Amino acid sequence: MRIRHVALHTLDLPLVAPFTTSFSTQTHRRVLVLELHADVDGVEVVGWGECGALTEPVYSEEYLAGVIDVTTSYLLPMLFAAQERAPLTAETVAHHLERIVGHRMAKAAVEMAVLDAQLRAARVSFADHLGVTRDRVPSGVSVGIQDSIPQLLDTVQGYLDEGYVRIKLKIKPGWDLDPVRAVREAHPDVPLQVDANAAYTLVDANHLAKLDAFDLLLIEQPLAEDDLRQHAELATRMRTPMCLDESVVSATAAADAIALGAAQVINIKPSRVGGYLEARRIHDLACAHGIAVWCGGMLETGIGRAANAALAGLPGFTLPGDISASDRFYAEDITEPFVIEDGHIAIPREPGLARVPDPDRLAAATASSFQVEA
Ligand SMILES: CSCC[C@@H](NC(=O)CCC(=O)O)C(=O)O
Ligand SMILES: [Mg+2]
Repeated sequence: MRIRHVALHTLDLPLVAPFTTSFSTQTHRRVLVLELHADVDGVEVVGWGECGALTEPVYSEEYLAGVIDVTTSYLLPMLFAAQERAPLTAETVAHHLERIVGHRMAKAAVEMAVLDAQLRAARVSFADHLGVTRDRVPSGVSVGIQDSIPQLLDTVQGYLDEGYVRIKLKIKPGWDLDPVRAVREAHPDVPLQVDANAAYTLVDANHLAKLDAFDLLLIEQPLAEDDLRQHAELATRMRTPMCLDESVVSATAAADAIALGAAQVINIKPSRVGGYLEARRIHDLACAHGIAVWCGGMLETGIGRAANAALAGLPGFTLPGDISASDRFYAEDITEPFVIEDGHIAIPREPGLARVPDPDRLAAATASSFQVEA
């Protein structure tokens, strides 16, 4: 493949409702979308990538403006130079970029666009490329912190009415035992889990252990991203399986977490780990250790949602992921929307791994856009 040019579109998408976690309340999603124009064996093809980084560095250390800068200042120039030496493939992108430390979400978006272009040119779907045989995946939903427990119960009921098969509740100190108890009492049999986004410390261990009373599937990232040993200690203090999100930034980090007993379950987010190829490696590693994985979300548009649905079709993804319908967050997706049907999301089988954005919807959602020439 030879990249010709790459357009960087910053989209500003209003959320259908505020989304509150332990670290922020979002009413909009500003998201970077890459539109990569390449020549693959004489065929002009466009690949799409989406970056999971938030506007502010509050989920992880990456943030939108930083991603744009590192992508235009380093990542793309490095790939343009690499393709002068040998044809570029998705499988070599990480190697070409490894001199740049970190910046995994930025790297993931670039690799995603290259992989999408490569698969489109080969007329292969990402699901077929992965060897996924399932045609749909179960759809879980992430429920933000609400203003009151009655409002939480109404919100949860609404999602259950839409068919979601698993409920994930955001928690934080002061909003944990009571809301979880209320949802469990209202829905004794619903698959239920919580996500703290690193809001607690080991001092809270005895308090968090009270969550064991609610038969949760898992507790996600209760402690800080760097607290692998502390998560292992907390795991000995709770019956609820320990799940990591922010801590698992690579297959190496996943191996350390598993070896330390810090994770009995792993939330795989391709953006967080540097791309879909690394995500596949983490899936394979976890499977080899008997560790369940599920696919997390970063409020993706249909571009990334398509790729996540295909990834979640792999056999080790045995727990419902945060792969909700497009209208969970967006009144109108920039792509053909994903809809929940009988509690599931269909795995796309069109060529490529991204779902192509509608040009008019992309333009309407674009706050700023510029192009980088090879
Ligand atoms: C802005 S919060 C994004 C990170 C969060 N993501 C979700 O809760 C799922 C969001 C989604 O369904 O895309 C997580 O920590 O798992
Ligand atoms: Mg999480």
